[in-house]
Amino acid sequence: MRAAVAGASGYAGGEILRLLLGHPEAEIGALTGNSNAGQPLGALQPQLTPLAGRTLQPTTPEILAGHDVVFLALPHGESAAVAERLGDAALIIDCGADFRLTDAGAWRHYYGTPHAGTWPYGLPELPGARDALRGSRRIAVPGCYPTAVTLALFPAYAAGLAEPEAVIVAASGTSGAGKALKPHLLGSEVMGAMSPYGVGGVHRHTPEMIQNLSAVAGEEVTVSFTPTLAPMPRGILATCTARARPGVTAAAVRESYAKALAGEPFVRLLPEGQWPTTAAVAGANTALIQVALDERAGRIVAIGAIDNLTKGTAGGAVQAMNIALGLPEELGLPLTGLAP
Ligand SMILES: NC(=O)C1=CN([C@@H]2O[C@H](COP(=O)(O)OP(=O)(O)OC[C@H]3O[C@@H](n4cnc5c(N)ncnc54)[C@H](OP(=O)(O)O)[C@@H]3O)[C@@H](O)[C@H]2O)C=CC1
Ligand SMILES: CC(=O)N[C@@H](CCC(=O)OP(=O)(O)O)C(=O)O
Repeated sequence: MRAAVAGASGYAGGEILRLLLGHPEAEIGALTGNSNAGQPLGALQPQLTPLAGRTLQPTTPEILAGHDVVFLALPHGESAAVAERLGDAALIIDCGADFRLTDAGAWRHYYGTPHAGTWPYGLPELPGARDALRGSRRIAVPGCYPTAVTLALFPAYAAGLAEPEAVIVAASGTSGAGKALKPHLLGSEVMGAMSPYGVGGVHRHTPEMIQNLSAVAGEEVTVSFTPTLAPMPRGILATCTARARPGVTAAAVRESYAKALAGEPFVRLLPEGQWPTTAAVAGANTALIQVALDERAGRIVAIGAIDNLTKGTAGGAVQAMNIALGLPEELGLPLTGLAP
């Protein structure tokens, strides 16, 4: 399986390559970028030592042609134009947002451009998702926050335990914002500080969470989402709450989570009393989940931890690729985190 990676100089592209280097069926083909085209990969992604001698090429359909799989790890709005010119021969896996949303109006509202379309959604743990991914030639990889939030909350909605309103506060490491230089990501701004951003329902991952949770609930779920930036390079910790339906017990909550997540290779419901941490999932394609019922407040509290670059992007992409190609779903994907 020969794979090309567009956006190989970026954070998501680098993580895809780290995982492909450990994937027994993968051969790494073209590596492309934009402003860094012509540079040696060793200068841009020094952690990828086996690829240090490779040169980054420009992102053109000609250079990306002739591969079995093409990963697009490009800024929003760039992948649709590239995908259009690649034809149907390759499996195209888009790590950007272009093909995630089904609602064209929601896309226009949050992204401000015409909607490019909708591809099968690469979150295999969602009910029905594996069937849609099997044999597919196109995959839309979920956003990092929606991955953490959906995995933490969907069992409550699948079991009909929660009212259709969710309140989420999530912390992300800075690599979630990409590698391009931005003043608010300078070390002196980030170190020693936690900061909220995208407050008040304006973050573009809100409609994606609504789409996922509403599909599972069978009714429209409203989402109040507040992201925060944490002084760490990787990781997302999502704290999600939803009002419990009348009569819901702690035992029923626990039982429904255990049932929904049973047999999932990458999602683990922790034993009672143990809470997810970002360190435990760093570099792993895993999500750690814990849930509790706050009986006085009448709310289900679910917490999910993922590595935004692994399960939240590149690992999720490779997991979905494995399913699409008929390979074992777990092939080449790390289950162990890098802690401490
Ligand atoms: N970072 C994360 O945690 C997650 C990222 N994603 C998605 O993955 C995609 C990549 O994100 P990330 O790696 O963080 O971003 P980066 O900014 O780190 O990397 C962007 C990459 O795209 C290339 N690029 C920039 N502009 C263009 C262009 N006009 N045409 C072709 N290539 C271009 C850059 O090349 P060069 O450096 O040569 O200019 C670079 O390789 C985004 O869509 C993002 O939303 C999804 C989930 C999580
Ligand atoms: C910390 C940080 O800035 N995170 C990014 C997460 C976006 C991401 O990576 O997901 P997409 O694929 O949808 O872009 C943000 O909030 O915009």
